[in-house]
Amino acid sequence: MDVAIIGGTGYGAVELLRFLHNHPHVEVKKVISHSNSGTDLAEVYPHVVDIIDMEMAELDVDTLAEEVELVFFATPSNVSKNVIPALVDKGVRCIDLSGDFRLRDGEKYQAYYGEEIAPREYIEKAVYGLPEINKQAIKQTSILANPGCYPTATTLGLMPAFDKDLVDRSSVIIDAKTGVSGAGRSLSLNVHFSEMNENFKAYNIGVHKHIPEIEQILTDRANKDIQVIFTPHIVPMTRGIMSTIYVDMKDNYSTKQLIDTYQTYYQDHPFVRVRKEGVLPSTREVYGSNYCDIGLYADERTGKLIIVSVIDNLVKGASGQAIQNMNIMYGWEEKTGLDQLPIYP
Ligand SMILES: NC(=O)C1=CN([C@@H]2O[C@H](COP(=O)(O)OP(=O)(O)OC[C@H]3O[C@@H](n4cnc5c(N)ncnc54)[C@H](OP(=O)(O)O)[C@@H]3O)[C@@H](O)[C@H]2O)C=CC1
Ligand SMILES: CC(=O)N[C@@H](CCC(=O)OP(=O)(O)O)C(=O)O
Repeated sequence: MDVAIIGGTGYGAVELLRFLHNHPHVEVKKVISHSNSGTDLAEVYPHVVDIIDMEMAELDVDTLAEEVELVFFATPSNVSKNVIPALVDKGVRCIDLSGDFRLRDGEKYQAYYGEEIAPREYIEKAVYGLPEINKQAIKQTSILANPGCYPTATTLGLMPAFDKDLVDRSSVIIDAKTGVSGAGRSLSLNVHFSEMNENFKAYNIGVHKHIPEIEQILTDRANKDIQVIFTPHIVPMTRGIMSTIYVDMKDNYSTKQLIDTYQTYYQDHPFVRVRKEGVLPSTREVYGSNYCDIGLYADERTGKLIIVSVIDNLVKGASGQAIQNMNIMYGWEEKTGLDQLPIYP
């Protein structure tokens, strides 16, 4: 199947290329770049030289619709909402790594993304692509809203406890940390080496755009309005997210009981690994892979469940999950092209 990637010089795009290179059913026919059309991909990314020989192109919706069946958007927010409707009308399926089609509430989109939401009929067509909870709907969709990185790590960590009614759903506190590649490739003072090296900072408390996304997923699952406290931090590493979640348990469960429940819940989901008692995951253990690893500790003293959930932000948090979703959309085995060990050390 022929596919295209838009946002060619960004990290999401180049990570898509890395995985799609080994995908048996897909050929990347076109890479679109608004800043570098006409430039060879290998000039921007020398690590692909003599492997991917491709000149990046300008976006032309009509040509694209004739050339490919599926388009990945690895663009900043407020870009895909202006292009996806035209592609979908021409019969092209789209997977959007940005947040444009994730929220259903137009007011919240305006508040957190600073612009009007995509047209309602396209928002209604879109499916939120977290395969571990939404596989059936993903199969059919023409607009796949790939989840944000923090919402992926966080909701996978919380879902079994929520669905099995083991916790007080109004008591969720999320303390999350990300590596700097989460901010993308464009330059900013915030992620400048000397600002970030040997530093660790909290940011966007109360205003991060993943707050409404996490709350939307949890509200859907709980069938009642859920609010969370979410504090993101940036740490001096390239890849990785760790979401540490604190929530009140409804009863005095043991760590072992909770681990058993989580392992059963995720037994048919190849990319979620629940650790055994006493073993907590680290970001290095999922580096470069599509795994989400979860560790649990039931603090019987305070009645809190502490969940540690890690992913690679560029893989399960973005491009890997996008390919997992594509595999489901086309009826291919979920792990196709993604079945590799994390890079260690
Ligand atoms: N990095 C991460 O860990 C994650 C990223 N995401 C989301 O995925 C998307 C891509 O992220 P990422 O690759 O990291 O970001 P980058 O900033 O690295 O890349 C985005 C690319 O989009 C293109 N672009 C920039 N501005 C515009 C514009 N106005 N119109 C069209 N294209 C534009 C540029 O490529 P070019 O000039 O070549 O077109 C740019 O390199 C974002 O929405 C991001 O929030 C989601 C989860 C995790
Ligand atoms: C370090 C850093 O800035 N990380 C980004 C990661 C979020 C991201 O990529 O968000 P979307 O997938 O929702 O677009 C942030 O906190 O905004």
